[in-house]
Amino acid sequence: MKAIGPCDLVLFGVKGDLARRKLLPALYQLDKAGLLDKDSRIIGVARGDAEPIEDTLDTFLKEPVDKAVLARFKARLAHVSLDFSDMNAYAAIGEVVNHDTPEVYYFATPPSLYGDICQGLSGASLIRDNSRVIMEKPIGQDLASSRVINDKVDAHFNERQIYRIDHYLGKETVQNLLALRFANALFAGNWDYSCIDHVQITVAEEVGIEGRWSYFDKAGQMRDMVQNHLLQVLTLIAMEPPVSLDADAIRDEKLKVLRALRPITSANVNDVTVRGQYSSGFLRGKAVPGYAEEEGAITNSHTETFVALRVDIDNWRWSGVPFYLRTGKRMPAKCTEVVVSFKALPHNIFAKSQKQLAANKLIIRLQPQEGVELLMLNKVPGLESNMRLQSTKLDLSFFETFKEERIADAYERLLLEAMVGNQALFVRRDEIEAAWTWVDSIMEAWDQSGDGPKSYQAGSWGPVASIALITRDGRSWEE
Ligand SMILES: NC(=O)C1=CN([C@@H]2O[C@H](COP(=O)(O)OP(=O)(O)OC[C@H]3O[C@@H](n4cnc5c(N)ncnc54)[C@H](OP(=O)(O)O)[C@@H]3O)[C@@H](O)[C@H]2O)C=CC1
Ligand SMILES: O=C1O[C@H](COP(=O)(O)O)[C@@H](O)[C@H](O)[C@H]1O
Repeated sequence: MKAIGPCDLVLFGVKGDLARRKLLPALYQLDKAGLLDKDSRIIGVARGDAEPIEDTLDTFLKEPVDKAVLARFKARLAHVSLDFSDMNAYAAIGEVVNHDTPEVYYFATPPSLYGDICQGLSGASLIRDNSRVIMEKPIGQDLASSRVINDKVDAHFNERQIYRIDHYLGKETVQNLLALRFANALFAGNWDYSCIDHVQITVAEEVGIEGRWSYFDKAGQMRDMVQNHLLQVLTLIAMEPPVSLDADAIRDEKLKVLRALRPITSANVNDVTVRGQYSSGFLRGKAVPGYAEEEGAITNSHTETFVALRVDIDNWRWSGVPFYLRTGKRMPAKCTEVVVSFKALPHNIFAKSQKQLAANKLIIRLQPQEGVELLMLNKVPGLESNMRLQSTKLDLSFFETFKEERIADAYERLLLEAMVGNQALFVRRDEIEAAWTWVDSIMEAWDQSGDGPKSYQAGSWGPVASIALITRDGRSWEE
């Protein structure tokens, strides 16, 4: 990683869940790695006084705090107490920032406040040509509301200054999808309808909604996970080779995939989508409540906590190759993976001993136990005249292979890239809008169908209907 020049990172919502759990620990790690300039500062903005950084790091850092790093880190911190809706109060930020260095504003707040914050900053003359803004997802509830929020931000910052976060793009293994596809000749010629039967993308979470009912019940798993993280992973798997690693070269190709997604409407929604909501159950032997019994819950919520989809991409490369997506909360295990299943060979010369040849599969484990596996058939050693074949695994564990390297958290990478000024790992406005256009159509079809989500027990792999969704096509989910 390259070092960066000095900047002021102004963190709106510094006392919130995301800032405490992810952003402050990530900034500490960047400082520890010597990647923050000695003059860079971190200015937290929130209502009321600052919280002691020691408490936050003790709670959320996944390793003991290093005293020397902590002392250096603390010296960078400043706090401004401010209500974001008070337009006259923003001058207080101007008194703290260093006017000789660029500012990176991080909006770790509900998106409904982004417009106010921009207006406040602008009113206090705190937006300059070299200022940048990082915005959290999900931006809006649908295409129309995302446009309203983006317009408000665009009124003060141009697209080159805007960094829309999708933290999946900062994960090492998600970035590795580019390396896997575009640095290895092995896959370059095989990556299309002629060799691939189908692709599965699973993002299973063990957690429930973690006290975030008021946010989650308005969002649901479709807006919280599919509209952003799953579609971003899908674009990286499906896109054409970009001409370079430049931000727009990559984003142009991702956009083409989003625009080629076959619309899901009332006509096909029941065939290609399943939504579910968890009821009480057991996870790792412990009883857990259902969605309707979570803290802050209202009864009769129709919000989905599970989604399974069959997605078709209407372009040359992926003609006839379905992508099966599923994501849910309170699944039996945390597991994010992509499975690429290759087609059967045209003729089986081993038919005497092996009626059917198991498909080759490329399994890309995004988290946890990050790595890549290739399932292929090999001969079982032995003197029998009929060869026995067995599906065997080439298993590359990142942990084992890159023992010396620490796997950085996604937010470390993304904060660094925003400070450096590289937008490649951030989402452009047209991508967000293409994703919303596709998702809106599904949500509308769900609303029109009058059905609610199907129930599934916490600790299971989702409603039975999600199994039917894929078995109808003669395939099954990877477990
Ligand atoms: N938490 C997570 O895991 C993830 C969050 N995100 C996104 O990150 C953003 C922040 O989420 P999260 O941290 O969970 O939310 P929180 O509600 O925990 O934090 C938001 C912070 O904003 C502050 N705030 C709200 N209104 C005002 C105001 N008028 N003036 C001053 N401060 C205000 C709140 O302060 P107060 O307590 O005083 O109200 C709170 O500290 C959201 O956009 C979310 O979608 C994205 C991915 C994951
Ligand atoms: O953005 C979000 O992501 C998390 C899952 O992230 P991961 O890095 O742990 O896979 C999800 O739990 C949360 O609801 C959502 O807002």
